[in-house]
Formats: sequence, structure tokens, C-alpha cells
Amino acid sequence: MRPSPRRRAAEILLAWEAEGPGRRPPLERLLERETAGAAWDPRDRALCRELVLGVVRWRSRIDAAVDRCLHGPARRLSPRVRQHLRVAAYQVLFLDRVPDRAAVHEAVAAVKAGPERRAAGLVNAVLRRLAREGEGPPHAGADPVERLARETAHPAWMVRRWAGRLGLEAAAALCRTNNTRAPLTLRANTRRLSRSVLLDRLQDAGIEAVPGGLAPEAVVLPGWRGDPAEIPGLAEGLCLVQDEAAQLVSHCLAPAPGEAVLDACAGVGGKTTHIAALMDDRGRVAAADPDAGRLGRLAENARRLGLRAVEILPPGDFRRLRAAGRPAFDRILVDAPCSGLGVIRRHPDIKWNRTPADVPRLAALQLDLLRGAAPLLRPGGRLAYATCTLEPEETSGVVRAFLEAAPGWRLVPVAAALPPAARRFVTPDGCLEIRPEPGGPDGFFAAVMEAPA
Ligand SMILES: C[S@@+](CC[C@H](N)C(=O)[O-])C[C@H]1O[C@@H](n2cnc3c(N)ncnc32)[C@H](O)[C@@H]1O
Repeated sequence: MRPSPRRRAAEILLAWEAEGPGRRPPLERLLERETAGAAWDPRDRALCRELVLGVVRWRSRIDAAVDRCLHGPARRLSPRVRQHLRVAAYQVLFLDRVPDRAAVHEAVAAVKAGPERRAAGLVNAVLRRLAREGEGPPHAGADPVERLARETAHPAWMVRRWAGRLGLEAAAALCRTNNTRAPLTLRANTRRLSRSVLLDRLQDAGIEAVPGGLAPEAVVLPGWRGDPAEIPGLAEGLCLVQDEAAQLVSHCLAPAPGEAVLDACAGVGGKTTHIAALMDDRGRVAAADPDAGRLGRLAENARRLGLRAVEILPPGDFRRLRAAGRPAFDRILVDAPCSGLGVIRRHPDIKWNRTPADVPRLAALQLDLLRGAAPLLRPGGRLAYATCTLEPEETSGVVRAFLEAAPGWRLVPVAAALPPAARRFVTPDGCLEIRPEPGGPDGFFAAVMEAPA
């Protein structure tokens, strides 16, 4: 039977919220798993995705609006009913293309068909009132941070952090950008074809495609709303999905053909495969990660892209290589686990999964990983550090702490390795630091350090 995107969206949200903050599975993983299979129509899959991400993006505002129509906190509702209400409320409040009555009808029918059928009348009344009255007056509290947090559906601790560092106006711009749609960006597999040939192919297939403004391999699909798996050429390995900021990180590392490179936190290999392509697939790119599932996907990606220089190490922490007496690497990339506060636009679940304690905890792990990578580098080798966050503790703070305890090491300015258009994101001390802007790349940080010769 054809799955219902609205009902499945509510089920995905229910599964995501079953755990508390910090323990919830990444929403992207749930979405992939729950919308896989031939029974799904690509448009239904895209709608389910839109609903899940939209509800999570606007979660606190949706809840406030529902509570107002409920005359009481939504907490008294069963978790399943609450998710059906949220999915319908998102459509009523934020999705113009869906008629309100269709959204209300579907939610009421879904509740009627489930174990809490007695709540169907309440769901109907709440959603009809919401459709009639909208969200109601905006929050009028005195604290500007609280007001901004409510308006943009962010946790107050995050907004306070940004407002304290950047000022209220810049924090507001960042929060608003986080609620915009991120562009879908591809990286041309330059082992197979040039960016201009990829652009021609996409345009011939009737897809709006433009060259990215920052990375030389980047192609942006501004109007793409469907399932990325449907992009022509993706399955044949002509390109892969990767944000431009992430593409710039591999350029910062500046690997050369024939070198030995370690991608210490390789994940699914977005950067591993880029590094191999930048090396003309000559030399060796060893990929390490503790997560066996991600390494399995990396193997598929490398095969699809036709890259032979990629060598996938058995799952585990790369620091064990030291005891195994592996030969030294010319370059190492530590694309470390981080709070991800620079990629909220793509992963709105990060807003509700993170806690303030994550930032110092992750900063300590990042410093450990850098210190563990340093002995694996040859004298004069280069160590690149990257995170998709802009929190100073996880970016410049880690680099500073590393360099303070590493005599003879120096920071290598990344500008020379970057295309001219990307140099506006280089900080005075030579690191890459991108703050998300509407339509632009993700938030990212990268620094390159050189070992003493
Ligand atoms: C930011 S992601 C890497 C993304 C990847 N480089 C890419 O471009 O697709 C961080 C990775 O670090 C891995 N990781 C987590 N803990 C780690 C550890 N202690 N040592 C090494 N890697 C770790 C995670 O499994 C995750 O895949």
C-alpha cells in the first residue's frame, strides 16, 4: 500500500522524540530509513521530508500556537496525538501550498484510525481554531533574547550565546538564516567530468543548475525540491551532494598526487572522496571512523565515484594507528565531531538535541583528537582541523590550545589554497570561518597547522 506522507511524518517524529535531548537519533537517519523503498512515490517522500523537517524547525512556535488553541499545555496529549497536531499545524501555519482543510482532515482521520480515536474531536476543534485565528499575537516578553528565541524557534541558551558574542542584530540574522531552506549543492566528480559538462547535462535534463560561487567543483540546484537520489548522474557517480563550505575544507588541506593522507574522522567520505579526486586518485587516502555503518557507505561512495586511492581502515579510533606503527602521513584531516551549530539550516534537530554542556565536552574531545593525530604526521606534514560549528571553544579555542602545547608547530594561512571568491571567509590569523547566510554555504571552520620539519 502507498504510504501516507503525513502519517509517516508523525510516526518519524514520534520515534525521534522517544529519547531525551542528546540521545535522539539523527533525524536524517530516521528519514532515510522510514522513507526508503519502492512503495514510495518520490513526491510523497519529498512531502514527508518537508513535514518532518518543517515541524522540527518551527517546533517551539508550533507548540505555543497549539497550546493557545487548546486552552492548556499540549503536554496532556498523548505523544502520538501531539505529533499529528504538530504535522497539521505546520501545514496550516507555514505551508501555503497545502489547503488548511486537507491538513486538518488528514490529521483527524489519522487520529481516528489510531489507538487514541477519542481525541479526534479535540484535534478537529484545535486545528480548526488554528486555521481560523493563526498563531495569535507575538510574544511580548521584556527580554529581547527570549523574544528572538520564540520568534525564530531556537532554544534561549543558543540565542543568548550568539547575542553575547555577535550582538543581538547579528544573532537575529543567524537565527533567521537557520530557518531558511539550504541550497542543494553538488560536487562534480572531476575524475569523470568537468563542472561545465555536469552543468550542461543537468540543464539538458531540464534542471536549473548554476556554478557555485566559491568552490571550483560546486554546482547549485536552486529550484530542486525533490529527492536528491533522483538527480541525474548521481547514481552513476558523476557527482555527489556536498555543501560548498565542506568542499572548501578539502581545498584547505591541499593534498598533492602521490601523497599519503589520513582522513581521521571520515564518516561517509564526503571529504575523503574529494581529497582522492584532488590527488587525481594517485597516492593513498586512508579513511578511519569508529562507525562501521558510515564506513560501509563510504565504501559505496568511493566505488560509485570510481576512486581507487581510498583505503578504508577497519572501524575504530584512528589513534590506534600509532601503536600499529603505520608509516607517517603527509597530511591528516581531523573533521571532528562537533555541536553542528553551523548546519542547523539542514539539520534543525540539532537545535533541540544539543545542551549547553555539549560545547565544552566536544571541545575537549576535539583537542584530544588533534593531539592524537599529531604523532601520525611526518616532520613538516600538515594537519587540517575542521568543524561545522562557529562556537569559539570548538574552533579557534581548540587550535590555540593545541598550538600552545606543540612547540615548533605553526598555523598555515589557508587563503593561498582557496579560490579567490572564498578568501573573504579567511580570518586575520588565516583560518576559514563561514557564517551561514541565506542562500549561501553552511557554517564551517577550518585551520591548517604544520609540524616542525
Ligand atoms: C563531522 S563527522 C565527519 C564527516 C565526514 N568527514 C564527511 O565529510 O562526510 C565526524 C565523524 O567523526 C566520527 N567520530 C566520532 N568519534 C570519534 C572519535 N573518537 N574518533 C574519530 N572519529 C570519531 C563520527 O563517527 C563521524 O563520522
